[in-house]
Amino acid sequence: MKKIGLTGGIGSGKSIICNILKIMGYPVFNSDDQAKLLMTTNNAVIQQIKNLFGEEAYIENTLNRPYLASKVFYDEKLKLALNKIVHPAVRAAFDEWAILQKKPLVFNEAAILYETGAYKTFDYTVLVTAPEEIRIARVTSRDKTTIEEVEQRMKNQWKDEVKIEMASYVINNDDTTLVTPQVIAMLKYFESAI
Ligand SMILES: CC(C)(COP(=O)(O)OP(=O)(O)OC[C@H]1O[C@@H](n2cnc3c(N)ncnc32)[C@H](O)[C@@H]1O)[C@@H](O)C(=O)NCCC(=O)NCCS
Ligand SMILES: Nc1ncnc2c1ncn2[C@@H]1O[C@H](COP(=O)(O)OP(=O)(O)OP(=O)(O)O)[C@@H](O)[C@H]1O
Repeated sequence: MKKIGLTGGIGSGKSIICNILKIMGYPVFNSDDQAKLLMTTNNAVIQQIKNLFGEEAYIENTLNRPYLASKVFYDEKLKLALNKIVHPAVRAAFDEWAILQKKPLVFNEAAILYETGAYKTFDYTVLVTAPEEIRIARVTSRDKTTIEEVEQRMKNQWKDEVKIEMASYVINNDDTTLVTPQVIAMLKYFESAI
């Protein structure tokens, strides 16, 4: 089995590509969803987050996401400390999940992969790209968020130019090229490499 990390900056279209993969029958693990789950269900993770951010990190057992966002995306040290709590637990969950999969290719969707060094633990990586102005427009129309908030998150992620050099395969989701044929070509590429 080959493990493929699928990443891309905020609003690049990772979820859309992963939905296509799922419809085609490929197993996809969503690291972001798993992080959200662990941050409200795993007692060791919850305690470490409270130690780092104080009791305000949770409101009635629900993660205080705006509070955490207002801290981690403006403070590199806090972001790294949060990543250090959450990412190993997410990775352990992925490894347990991957063991149960029967297909030769499995995907792990993650917003950050190169930035954390986690890309080294995958057989291949796929990068979804789109120009920053398109990504900002997508996210501000999808979420209740401001241009400044999206830009702040982008500052916490590497630029596409850097990540392209590190990717095994790049999918361009800039609204001018159809993505499904690119997904099919990507699968062919990896399947022929097995
Ligand atoms: C700080 C938190 C609570 C803010 O929650 P919020 O609901 O506002 O944002 P959400 O989780 O939906 O993330 C939106 C986007 O922000 C970006 N982002 C999230 N976490 C990170 C991070 N650690 N580093 C860089 N960018 C990030 C991604 O592009 C992501 O798609 C949340 O992002 C979080 O828990 N982050 C740490 C866990 C993590 O690293 N998740 C992403 C990959 S596993
Ligand atoms: N090619 C496209 N054409 C039009 N809309 C698109 C396209 N790709 C993505 N979108 C829209 O842009 C938004 C962002 O896409 P998506 O949620 O897949 O990105 P993501 O990389 O998973 O983002 P995030 O990191 O914020 O979770 C969504 O509302 C999606 O429907």
